[in-house]
Amino acid sequence: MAATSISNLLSTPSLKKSSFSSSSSSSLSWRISLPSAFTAVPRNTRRAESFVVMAMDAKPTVLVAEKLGQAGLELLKDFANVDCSYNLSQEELCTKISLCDALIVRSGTKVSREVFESSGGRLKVVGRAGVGIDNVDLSAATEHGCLVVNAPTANTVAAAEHGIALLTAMARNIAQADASVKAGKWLRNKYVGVSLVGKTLAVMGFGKVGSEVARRAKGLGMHVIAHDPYAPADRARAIGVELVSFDEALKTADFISLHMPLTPATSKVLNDEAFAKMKKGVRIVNVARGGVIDEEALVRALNTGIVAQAALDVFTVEPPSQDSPLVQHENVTATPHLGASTMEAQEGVAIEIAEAVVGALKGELAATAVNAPMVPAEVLSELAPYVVLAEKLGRLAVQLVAGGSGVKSVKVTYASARAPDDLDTRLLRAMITKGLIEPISSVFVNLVNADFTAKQRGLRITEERILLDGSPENPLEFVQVQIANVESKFASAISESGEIKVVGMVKDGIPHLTKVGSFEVDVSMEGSLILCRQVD
Ligand SMILES: NC(=O)C1=CN([C@@H]2O[C@H](COP(=O)(O)OP(=O)(O)OC[C@H]3O[C@@H](n4cnc5c(N)ncnc54)[C@H](O)[C@@H]3O)[C@@H](O)[C@H]2O)C=CC1
Ligand SMILES: O=C(O)C(=O)COP(=O)(O)O
Repeated sequence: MAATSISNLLSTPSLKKSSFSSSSSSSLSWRISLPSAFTAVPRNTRRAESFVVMAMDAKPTVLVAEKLGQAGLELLKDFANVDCSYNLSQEELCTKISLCDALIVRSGTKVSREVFESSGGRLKVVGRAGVGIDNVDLSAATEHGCLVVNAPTANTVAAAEHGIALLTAMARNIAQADASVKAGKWLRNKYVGVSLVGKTLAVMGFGKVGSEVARRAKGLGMHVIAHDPYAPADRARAIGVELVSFDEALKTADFISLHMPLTPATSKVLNDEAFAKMKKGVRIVNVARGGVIDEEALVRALNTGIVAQAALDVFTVEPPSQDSPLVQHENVTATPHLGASTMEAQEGVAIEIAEAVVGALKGELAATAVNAPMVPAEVLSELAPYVVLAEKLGRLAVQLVAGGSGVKSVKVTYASARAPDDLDTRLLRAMITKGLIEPISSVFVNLVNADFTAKQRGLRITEERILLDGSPENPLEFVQVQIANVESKFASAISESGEIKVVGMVKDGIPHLTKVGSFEVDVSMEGSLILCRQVD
């Protein structure tokens, strides 16, 4: 798991210690608070309460809301208080969540906006012990600065194997024949199946699961095509799979296997219009999400024989109602969302998610973050001192602002000898945003919600690069933060072009302030700082 510890990137209010302070100002001197990377004030009662909870009990609390493998639970218990409470109603979840720093779920728990709102800012991370994150309200998570991580790899093979199991079982009527034998019947003519060899399988969604299904289906002698607008052609070529358009896939397939995520774009992609384009007698497997199929349209297509059979592991509403015409259809084979349910996959998923959640609670950036930029560990560690500098420059700049015109437009300039695509500035921008917003508002800002919060406050942050000559040994030479159209409490901070301007650089791993307005300075940005103008 690639993760590096730069704790303030993901800090949320309940882990913060108090340190921000403002003091009276004059036009000549102004005391600036430059908190360390870990500090800021709990600013409202709710946050103050959660701060107290953390202070009394340093161990974070993780709520595990669905069954998780033992190895994952052990990992969590080494670091946190673990509350395993299954089958909670939404109301119970909302009540419990205000006492939890992390929540771990599978596909059976809806992590709605209400859950984030009920957490009172304490919830720092939601871990999805699996792939699909359609049961988590990602916008709400982001707005609340709550990191969402998933476990994207450990159940790939299990899901692919279940897809193949459904494909073969469907083609040979295994489930129906088994039920009839158990009912005392011996219907050898009724359950004549169809062969797979030489048939065309269309894999819809050629990601991790889709490509493993394709690989296995080729081993069964099938001709495999795939539709995925975002899949790299060389990956398909390497497996011997042809990438085709959506319509082409529908038109030519004898079997269709669904492996795309449920998103607004994939919701009900198999609808009446799509079924009308399919070969009569097509067979469909779905181990992705029920919502990618219009289930009423599928029943119609089964009744008219366009679709000969369907094998479904997932449903729009889970569990589906007992009298669902889809589940009860004689040509449908159904399993209760078992794609990821092998001993091996569940153990792997539990470890993968426990590591990601513990890492996030320690302030690390997990490689499996779903709603925050994923930055490689080596880049993170190289940028670490610049991340601290960025936040401090933002804090300094905004504390110099006076007057009623507000902070609306901020320009950040990065001077570097690195090629533009060799310097990831997302972390720096997020930390400058944190520095700019936290001292003047009651919201907390972290890497997850920085862009959202800036946008919501109407703060426009533009970035500019100055490409320097010379050896690109350090990622950055200097960073400049410029606030436009404002007056300053410290008149000397206004540059010749009329903006508040502060510049900083990293020297021997320590952030330094090197320019205020048009004045060159060289001050280590540690502890408190008093700016005063002096006639020498
Ligand atoms: N039944 C079960 O227990 C399990 C179900 N799943 C489901 O399977 C899905 C796929 O899982 P992975 O392969 O691990 O994810 P993945 O992210 O590796 O692959 C998804 C693929 O779908 C493609 N895609 C996105 N929009 C598409 C569209 N409109 N048309 C065609 N392709 C599109 C993406 O480009 C990507 O290549 C998950 O999102 C999850 O919902 C995954 C594991 C277990
Ligand atoms: O990983 C996924 O997307 C799955 O659908 C598996 O769901 P589950 O964790 O078994 O509820």
